[in-house]
Order: sequence, then C-alpha cells, then structure tokens
Amino acid sequence: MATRIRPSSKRCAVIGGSGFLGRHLVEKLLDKGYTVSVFDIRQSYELPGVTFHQGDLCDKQSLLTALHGVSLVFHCASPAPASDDKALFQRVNIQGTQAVLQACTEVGVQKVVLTSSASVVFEGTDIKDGREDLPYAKKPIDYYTQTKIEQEKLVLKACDKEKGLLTVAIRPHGIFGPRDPQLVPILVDTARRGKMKFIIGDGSNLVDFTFVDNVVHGHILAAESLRPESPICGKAYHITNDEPVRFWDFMSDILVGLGYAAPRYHLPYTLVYGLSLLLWLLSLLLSPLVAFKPTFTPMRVALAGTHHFYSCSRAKQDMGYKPVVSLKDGIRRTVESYPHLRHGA
Ligand SMILES: NC(=O)C1=CN([C@@H]2O[C@H](COP(=O)(O)OP(=O)(O)OC[C@H]3O[C@@H](n4cnc5c(N)ncnc54)[C@H](OP(=O)(O)O)[C@@H]3O)[C@@H](O)[C@H]2O)C=CC1
Ligand SMILES: CC(C)=CCC[C@@H](C)[C@H]1CC[C@H]2C3=C(CC[C@]12C)[C@@]1(C)CCC(=O)C[C@@H]1CC3
Repeated sequence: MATRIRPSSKRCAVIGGSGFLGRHLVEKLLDKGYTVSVFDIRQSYELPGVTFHQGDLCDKQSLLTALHGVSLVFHCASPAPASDDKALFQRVNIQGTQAVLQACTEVGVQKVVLTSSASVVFEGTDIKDGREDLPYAKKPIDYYTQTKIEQEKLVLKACDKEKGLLTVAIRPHGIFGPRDPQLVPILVDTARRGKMKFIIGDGSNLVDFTFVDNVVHGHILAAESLRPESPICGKAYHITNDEPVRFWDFMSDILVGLGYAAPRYHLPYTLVYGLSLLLWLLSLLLSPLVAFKPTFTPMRVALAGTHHFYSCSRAKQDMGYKPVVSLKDGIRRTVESYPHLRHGA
C-alpha cells in the first residue's frame, strides 16, 4: 500500500499523455495552470512543467509512483484501433484499466476522467442523433470497440461517492487535428496509392468529426464539473463538434486542401462491405504465412458508408459544453498543420 500525500486539486496526471489527444490535453492543462504528470509507454516530447513517467499502465507499481499526490487522472491511453490485436486490447484496455482504478484508489485520487468512444454503441448500422442511453453494441464491430465497452463499464462502475472516487466517461467521435497520427496520414497514404477515387454508397451519410480542441475542452469541463453533488458522476457524455457532416465531404475537404483529388466514383456499400469482410478473413487465414493489412477494413467501410452522429445535448445541459472551434476552422487548421503531407511534398 502506497503512503498517501495530500493531493492538490490542480495536480493531475494524463495517462496516454504522449499520444495525439493526450498531448493536446496536457498543453491546455498547462495553459490553465495545472501541474501535469504524464504516464505513457513512450515519451514523445518534452515540455517545461511536465513530469514524464514512462511505463506500461498494466503495471500497477509504476502507476503508484506516477500518481503520488495527484487528485485528478485523465485516462486516454489505448492501443491504436488499426493494430486489431485482441490480446493487446484485452490486456491494456481491460486489465490495464483495472490496474489504473486500483492505483487511483490506493493513492487517494479523487477524480478519473476516461476517454471512451462513441463507437461503444456502434454496430455498423445507422445511428442518427444518438444519445447516451443507446445500449452498448451487442455485436461490437472489432476488438477495439469490444474492449472500449468493457473499459467504460469498469470506470463508470468504480464511481463511489462514499469512497471518495468520482468517475466520468467522455465519448468523442472521429477526433482530428494537428499531429493526428491516424485519420489524415491514413487518408493521404490511401490517396497516394490511388485508392481514394471511390465513394462508398451514395455519399449522403452524415458523421461526426470532432476537432481535438473541442475534445480537450469536454474533458476539462468534465473534470472541473465532477463533484459529489454533480449529475455527471458515473455517467458517459458524447463530445462532438455538434455539426454532423457528410463523411465524403469531410474527406474531400481534407484531400482537396492538401492538393489531392476528391473521390468521385460511387460503389455500392454492400459490395464493398462484403469484399472488406472477405479480405479481412483472408488476411487472418494467411497471417502465419504473410502479413498484409487491408486498407478498407470492415470497420472503416462501415464508418465510411453509414450515418453515425451523436447528440451532445447531455453535455450541454450538465456541464455547459459548447464546441470552441467550428468544423470549418478545424479543417483549415488541420490542413495547414500537415505541409509535409501535401501533394508533391
Ligand atoms: N482518435 C480518435 O478518433 C478517437 C480516439 N478515442 C480514444 O481517445 C484516446 C486517445 O486516442 P489517440 O490520442 O487517438 O491515440 P494515441 O495512440 O495517439 O494515444 C494513445 C497513447 O497511449 C499510449 N499507450 C498505449 N498502450 C499503453 C500502455 N500499455 N501503457 C501506457 N501507455 C500506452 C500510446 O503509446 P503507443 O503509441 O506507443 O501505443 C499513445 O502514446 C484513446 O483512448 C482512444 O480510444 C476515442 C474516440 C475517437
Ligand atoms: C475509408 C478510408 C480508408 C478512410 C480513411 C480515414 C479513416 C482512417 C478514418 C475515417 C473515420 C475514422 C475513425 C477512427 C479511425 C480513423 C478513421 C477510420 C476511429 C475508429 C478511431 C477510434 C474510435 O474510437 C472511433 C473512430 C471513428 C472514426
């Protein structure tokens, strides 16, 4: 059992603070006068005022050292969805989150803000203006989503006013912005390989893409609203840009902004989804012999060809949430931040 020291309310830790969202969160917390410890499996930068603790969050002992004296923990670490590694997702998102919660209890952390995902309710079919009371996906679309569901349940169940641990889950969707290692780089790579010519379906499906600053704003609002009498304790909150956009318009804006052609030709959704399933099965069967990762995974095709946008009215009502950056400005700032990914660069 670790010795407790009196935690300061402006002393926080960001687990996963070296990642895309985590680093933006750390920068905003510093601006707001917090003292920040980062716990991550890797250290990707250095910043005055930030103490780094490198370690695996499944190792409770390393966590205990990093969380000493901290009153507020943001947990935004996860393996990347593209890894599709069942054992890794189970170990980090489920066992690791249990270790985080145990460590928080042992050192006397008072608040935990989890980065969950709006995908926890997504089964590959349309969701329009989905609210937080939608049931968790019964057939999650991949191992990432399956373990994000278990993770969210664990964190919300751990909320215990008597024991002095308050928890809340933020469910963002399609985070984008400067330094994102996923959305823009994968999109550009697909375009450079000549595979971004097609629109999956009729192109009218609406989706949420959320600028990273809005996701950060939602996390900090949640942390600052989390008090024993607050309605947010033990609940999940969608945080979006509140501007659903056609999936293919968003992709085209980014592509055209970076100098690539927008996709033009339509392919039927069911055909592409069926092909992506076949390819995925083939990649599994052949994995002992050759390692190949299809670009158009069933998850990506489902995300690209269905409506899935979420209401953030619960966050507006309970914590006064309002996006701080519009979609248009978010796209502009994102495009400007990737000069090295421009066509011809
Ligand atoms: N990006 C998106 O569109 C969305 C993301 N989310 C959630 O937001 C959170 C942050 O995502 P994002 O910033 O995009 O992801 P990143 O991969 O950029 O950041 C996650 C960080 O966690 C680290 N990490 C992974 N495993 C461990 C471990 N065992 N111990 C300690 N650190 C670890 C990663 O290191 P390494 O890179 O070496 O693995 C990385 O630095 C995640 O929980 C994700 O599920 C939710 C909705 C949408
Ligand atoms: C069809 C195609 C190849 C598009 C390229 C862009 C995609 C890589 C992104 C479009 C929607 C994104 C998204 C996520 C990852 C990147 C995309 C598939 C998440 C799966 C990341 C983790 C989550 O929790 C949900 C996200 C939904 C949207």
